[in-house]
Amino acid sequence: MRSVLREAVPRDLIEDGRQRPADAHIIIDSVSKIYCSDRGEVEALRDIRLKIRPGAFVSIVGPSGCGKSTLMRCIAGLERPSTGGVVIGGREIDAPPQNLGMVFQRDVLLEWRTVLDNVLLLIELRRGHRSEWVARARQLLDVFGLESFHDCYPWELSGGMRQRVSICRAMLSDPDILLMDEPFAALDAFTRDDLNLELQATSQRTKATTIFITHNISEAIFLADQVVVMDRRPGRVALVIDIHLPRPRPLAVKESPEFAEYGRLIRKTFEDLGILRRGI
Ligand SMILES: Nc1ncnc2c1ncn2[C@@H]1O[C@H](COP(=O)(O)OP(=O)(O)OP(=O)(O)O)[C@@H](O)[C@H]1O
Repeated sequence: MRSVLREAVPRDLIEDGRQRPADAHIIIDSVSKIYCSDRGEVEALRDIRLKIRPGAFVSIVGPSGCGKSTLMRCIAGLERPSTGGVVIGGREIDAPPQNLGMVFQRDVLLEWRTVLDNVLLLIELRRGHRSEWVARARQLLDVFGLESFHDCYPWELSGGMRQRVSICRAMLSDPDILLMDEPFAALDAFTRDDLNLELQATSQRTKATTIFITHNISEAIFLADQVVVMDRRPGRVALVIDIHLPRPRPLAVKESPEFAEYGRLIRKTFEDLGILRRGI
């Protein structure tokens, strides 16, 4: 297995000089998770070890039920590992850290609040001063193409627009760490491509350390500095692969031989694990 720390600093960090603080450095230290329920024990994760450097964009791909969301919840401090631990910025996580934003597969917007008020929700929950955040919230919505929708309600938006609002909400306080659990799974291919481009651009600007879960191998490669391939339950890391495609990446990069080679390697790993059927 190759280390996710192999490259010292990604290219784009060098170029514009901005770097996330060591607070965004994530160590997943031998994390295992066993759920106990009335129906018995479920071993969801076994001995996961990963080191994710500040500013990295890491995609996690794996079959349904291999523990991706469980791992995400452990990193977010929403779930305690059965053994091992998650260390962020040198501190073991036992509750959600302040400097973290999350985006889920379902957008969890509040239907009775406007788009702008949804983006400002967490600031209000943290008893921050709303007025200090309104300008930034509006600016973020504009960046994500929602300039005409600040005062609309979620039910007036398409699925892609709703997910853009969720991303703006997670990014409002400029988190050091962004966790995204299959955020685009429910979207059509065109909207997904659009959001992949927007996410790439934003992530290059903010340099948040990002962990992105997806079932989609092509999306995983397109977005990531590293792709983590997981084996089925109990979830284990089967492969970590560094993606050396230059940024910014246009959608056409998916047609390049290098991109195809990364795809082949990941698919072969899944075939060797018996998760994907071998092509004929
Ligand atoms: N709270 C829970 N109690 C008991 N078992 C659970 C709980 N949460 C998850 N599991 C089990 O742990 C395993 C991993 O679930 P998890 O949701 O983390 O997988 P996943 O890879 O995210 O799946 P998917 O891709 O389908 O969303 C599954 O077998 C699931 O049934």
